[in-house]
Amino acid sequence: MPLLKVTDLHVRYGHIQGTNGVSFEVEAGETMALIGSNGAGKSSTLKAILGMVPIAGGLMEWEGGKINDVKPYNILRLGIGFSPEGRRVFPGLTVGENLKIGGYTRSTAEIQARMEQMFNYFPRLRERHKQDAGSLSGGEQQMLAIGRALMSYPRLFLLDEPSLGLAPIIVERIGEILLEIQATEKIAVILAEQNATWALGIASRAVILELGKNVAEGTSQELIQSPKIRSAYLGIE
Ligand SMILES: Nc1ncnc2c1ncn2[C@@H]1O[C@H](COP(=O)(O)OP(=O)(O)OP(=O)(O)O)[C@@H](O)[C@H]1O
Repeated sequence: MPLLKVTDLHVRYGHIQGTNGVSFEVEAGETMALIGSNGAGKSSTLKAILGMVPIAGGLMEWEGGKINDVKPYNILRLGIGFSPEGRRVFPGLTVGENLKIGGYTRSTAEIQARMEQMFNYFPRLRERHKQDAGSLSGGEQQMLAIGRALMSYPRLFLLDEPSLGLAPIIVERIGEILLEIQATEKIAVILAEQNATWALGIASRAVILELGKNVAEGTSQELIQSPKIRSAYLGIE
């Protein structure tokens, strides 16, 4: 049984369609990329899973049980963590305080242990743990947003557009850290990204969305080798 199964998901904002039939499954421990350009429906899909937008149709299942109507705070308790597009760290709080907030469902000892793990993944955050999050660079804020989401020990991590607006060298570094996290922890990840080349280098499988629905899916290897995908998404002829 997959950890998460999404079937024919429809999200509507009044007359505007956020998604128009998205379907996929995520197995425990696997990283899946959700690839699409601006407005393809990536964020709407993640927000629907999190219970942050009402859904107009479709089915979402967590370990076989329907979660369509589960509220966001209970989604977190199921073991789903989220790092939103645009990072959204708490700018007036320190790095350490931001991380602590991410672990609020956990005991003090668990928070301490997890923070130490986050500092091992992100040594820059250790150096800056007393610094206001608002004074961090964009890349450091992205690292903090990832660390904050992982503080709750999620089994599934939803990561929305981590590469957005960051210099290529920082994006590369974040990719290395994601691969390290993947190798260390048994955590499933949905990586929503416009940067298809980068996302396919991290995820083992991907679903490509256009106008709110699936247009292609496969292993990253298959997608990288497909001439259609190469010219449309990877800019390779
Ligand atoms: N709160 C909202 N109110 C109205 N329309 C919305 C809202 N949020 C998203 N939309 C619309 O839903 C569609 C899908 O948007 P969504 O943000 O899910 O796409 P995306 O793939 O995440 O794109 P991006 O990378 O630009 O965030 C778009 O047409 C968008 O304008």
